[in-house]
Amino acid sequence: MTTILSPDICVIGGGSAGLSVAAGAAAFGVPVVLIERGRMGGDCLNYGCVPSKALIAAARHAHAVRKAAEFGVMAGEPVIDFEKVHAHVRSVIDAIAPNDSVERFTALGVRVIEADARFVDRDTVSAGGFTIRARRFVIATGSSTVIPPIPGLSEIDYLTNETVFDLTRLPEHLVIIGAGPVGMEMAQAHRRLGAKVTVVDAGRALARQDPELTRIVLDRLRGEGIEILEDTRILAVEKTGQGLRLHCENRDGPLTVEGSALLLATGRKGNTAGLGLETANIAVTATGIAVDASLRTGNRRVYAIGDAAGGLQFTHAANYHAALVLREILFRLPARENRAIVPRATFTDPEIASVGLDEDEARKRHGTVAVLRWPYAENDRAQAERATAGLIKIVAGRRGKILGVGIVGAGAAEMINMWSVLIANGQALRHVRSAVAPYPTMTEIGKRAVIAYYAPLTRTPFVRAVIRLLRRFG
Ligand SMILES: Cc1cc2nc3c(=O)[nH]c(=O)nc-3n(C[C@H](O)[C@H](O)[C@H](O)COP(=O)(O)OP(=O)(O)OC[C@H]3O[C@@H](n4cnc5c(N)ncnc54)[C@H](O)[C@@H]3O)c2cc1C
Ligand SMILES: NC(=O)c1ccc[n+]([C@@H]2O[C@H](COP(=O)([O-])OP(=O)(O)OC[C@H]3O[C@@H](n4cnc5c(N)ncnc54)[C@H](O)[C@@H]3O)[C@@H](O)[C@H]2O)c1
Repeated sequence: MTTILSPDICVIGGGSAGLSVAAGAAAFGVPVVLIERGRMGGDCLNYGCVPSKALIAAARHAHAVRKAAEFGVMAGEPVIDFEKVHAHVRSVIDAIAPNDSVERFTALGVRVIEADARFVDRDTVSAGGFTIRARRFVIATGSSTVIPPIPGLSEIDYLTNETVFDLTRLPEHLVIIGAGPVGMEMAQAHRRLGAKVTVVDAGRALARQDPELTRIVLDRLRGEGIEILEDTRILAVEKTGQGLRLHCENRDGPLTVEGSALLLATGRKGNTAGLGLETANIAVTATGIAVDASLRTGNRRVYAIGDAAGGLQFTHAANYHAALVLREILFRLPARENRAIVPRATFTDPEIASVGLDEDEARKRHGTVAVLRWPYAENDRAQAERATAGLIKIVAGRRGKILGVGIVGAGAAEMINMWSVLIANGQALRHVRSAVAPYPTMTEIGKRAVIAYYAPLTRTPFVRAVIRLLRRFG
């Protein structure tokens, strides 16, 4: 016997995207059903942002102990108790989990079904003995690691983001395939906690970010002892007595990489299998569910958001998508995704963060642009903290309109926030010039870069003539 439910909105997936839609709809008193087959909170809480940032925090403490002598504080090599590091990561997840729990969402007024969902026709979803006929459906099923077709891989007990945070013993030598944000964040965290780490990528490391910024991060990572092999093809992988061996080739010829554990950080693909999407007339692309700019699928009743839509794969992008579809569903207001206002951040040390267009994109779209830079080394606070590696790079168009900003350096992900606000509101360099930044903070690098934009004004004959004229009045 199945129970038929007819809510206004049926959300499939209880990760960042789905939970935001459900909580938002419930706040307006709209009947909403949320279906989750695994852990509430999805990847971000259980297998992504939260455990990775908790591990990175532990690693930062280990690094700070090693670096303490530079400040005159003598500590020596830290002793890492990896079981306790693991317990710390778990306890951070446990502290946040109640916010995403079935109990909390039920109390908010959301009907939560803990089951696997699938479409049985264009307008109906079936899950755990329920038949749901909703006015609108929102698919928020997230993404999973792409498993590359490398010969021998199926014989190896490889790790992914779903298993790496379960380790209670530090791998002696962690080999990571994929030098994107996941690979690089995990590489640095494990290295700082005492593992040997080798990263292999078929292309360039951190390829989605401006190379001028990533160079600074890659120099640091290599300086900390991480081996990063770029433009290296992996031909096969085999099991060895101690772990595994990768057979690779690059421009220098064939090479092998040996390690004790293998982590795949090879990119993400939207979770679409088993959802019955063909039945519901919903198309799938190579990266996820096909959507238009308002995040609608080919079936007008159905939206796809967050990682499942295969575009921007960040928790804050998932939350942004949720707000857009709620606007359309609840208020019938048109909503269009604007990727230019969504910041991107990678939490290596130094961090890289950016928003809007990078220099290349800005030149292609706007022709002549101004590019402003200011180094951390010229910032007093960065000097005090001995965090002088990094820079801000601002790209501005006509009348100083801010088109894009990239920051590499300490606190970059926090600092990008201000620029996100400016870009989302179409603001210009003069809005930064007229603001006052507290001293001494690293945020000042932005203001200094902007002042550099106006510096040529001080040398123009007209401005100097005006000053001379005004002088005459006393
Ligand atoms: C290691 C790592 C670190 C990351 N760090 C960051 C970071 O620092 N900052 C950041 O912004 N982003 C980060 N991300 C990305 C971020 O985790 C994702 O963008 C975000 O979790 C996407 O949210 P979502 O709701 O779309 O998907 P998910 O969080 O994956 O949620 C999808 C949910 O749908 C459920 N589901 C799937 N299919 C079905 C079905 N058929 N029926 C019912 N339920 C289903 C799943 O069980 C899952 O709980 C990181 C990712 C990884 C892997
Ligand atoms: N700080 C953050 O906000 C954060 C952190 C982690 C992840 N994320 C999100 O997760 C997404 C996925 O990150 P990711 O690092 O898994 O993916 P990615 O697509 O950014 O990088 C994957 C890398 O793996 C390489 N690769 C793939 N197959 C390979 C093979 N067979 N051999 C060698 N190299 C191979 C690719 O060349 C690429 O450089 C990111 O785009 C980001 O949106 C965000």
